[in-house]
Amino acid sequence: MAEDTRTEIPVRPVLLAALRQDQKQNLDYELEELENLALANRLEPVETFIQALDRPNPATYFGKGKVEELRLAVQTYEADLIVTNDELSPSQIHNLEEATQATVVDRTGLILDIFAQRAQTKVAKLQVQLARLEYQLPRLRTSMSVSLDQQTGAGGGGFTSRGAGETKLEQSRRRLTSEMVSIKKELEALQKDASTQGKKRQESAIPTVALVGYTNAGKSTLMNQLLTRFGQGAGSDSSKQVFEKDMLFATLNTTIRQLTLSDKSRFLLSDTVGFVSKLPHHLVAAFESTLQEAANADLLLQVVDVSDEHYQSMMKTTENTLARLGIKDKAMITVYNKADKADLSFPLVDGEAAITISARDRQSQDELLGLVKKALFTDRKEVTLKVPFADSAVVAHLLDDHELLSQDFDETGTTVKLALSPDEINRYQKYIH
Ligand SMILES: Nc1nc2c(ncn2[C@@H]2O[C@H](COP(=O)(O)OP(=O)(O)OP(=O)(O)O)[C@@H](O)[C@H]2O)c(=O)[nH]1
Ligand SMILES: [Mg+2]
Repeated sequence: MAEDTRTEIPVRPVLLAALRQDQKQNLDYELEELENLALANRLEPVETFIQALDRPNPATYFGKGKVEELRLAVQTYEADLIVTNDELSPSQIHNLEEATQATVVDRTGLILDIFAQRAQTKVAKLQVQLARLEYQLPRLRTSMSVSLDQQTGAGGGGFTSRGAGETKLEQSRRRLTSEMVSIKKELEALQKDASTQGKKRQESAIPTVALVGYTNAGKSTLMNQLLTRFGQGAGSDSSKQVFEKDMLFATLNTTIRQLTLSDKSRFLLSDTVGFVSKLPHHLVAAFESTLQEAANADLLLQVVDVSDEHYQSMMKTTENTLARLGIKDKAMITVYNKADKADLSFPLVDGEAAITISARDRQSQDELLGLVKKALFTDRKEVTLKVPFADSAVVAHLLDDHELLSQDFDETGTTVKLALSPDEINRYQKYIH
């Protein structure tokens, strides 16, 4: 398989090609996304070809006329790469490559390449490699079939070590499969540690909030802003910040941090990989454990870049991706971000589950946190507890993460007013007045 040679070349002209199969399809959005994916791979789209066809041509995906146009454009632009909007079958890729004399890559291939470049942590690297191998496995035929035909034509290669009837293709398949098995093992071992941490967190009963949404929406920016103000060692330690940048898939690994608000209420906030439409299913599968943070969260914050004209399609993409991950019926606040860029007024709260903000605006952050608190701690009730001095440790413990609403003493003990959850009310029943 060709390694990442493509990514080392700074800018390379490419042709984009798409089929319009359905009038309802938002092809504009899909093509803008494809263009961004290409740019993120340092490819420069020079022309886009669209063909309206009810169903793809079984042999070459595009119809004859469009294939000819592509062939000519390959020569005109001296482009040797065609990026297709959808996944083609291995034989379609092969035939189209033959007809146009260019390499054909699809959207999935682009996404996998970007992920491969961005992966930093060991887990992310292994996850991406696994997804790439799974993607390559059924496509081996494309590059192998040529040499395979030549081989049989020449009466076989003559490798005596080769098993009876085992072709080069089968050997490659076997190599990929065994590599996949060993990556899976390594990942399982690494993730065992992570899941014990997850369990610990669940036991600690601190509610969790997960940032989700389309790539580049501003999830990491929001996380950093909140960390600076409410993270552990807030304002001092910039090394705890997560990576934010104006590019696709800046974040691949999941980061979880605890926030402690001024009223002492606490929750864990997680930032994770962003979504894109048609996120390759291999990638979703490979990142499933990373994305579990969202599945386990008590509350989702869907961050939306409201300054992008396609923001509604992006929201749909996020919803579809969550559904694919089996995440549904979860409490969610929609955070329309980048209002400054969109020239909308902010902060603007719309009910209990929607807010328009600008991530770096303090007032926006406060309003958003107000909604988060309402969603997380809505079932808390104000109660008065009378705790004898002998049990004063209980009060100290409660004051760790509860705001003291009022306090009084007499000769028998302390009387405190706090807002407690139904669970806590149960637990501390004997002190409740
Ligand atoms: N104008 C403006 N830009 C913002 C705002 N929030 C984030 N950005 C910018 O948007 C870009 C992407 O921000 P990130 O926080 O990295 O986005 P993300 O959602 O974490 O992206 P992925 O990790 O790729 O999923 C950065 O250049 C940010 O500076 C905002 O409220 N207003
Ligand atoms: Mg990010």
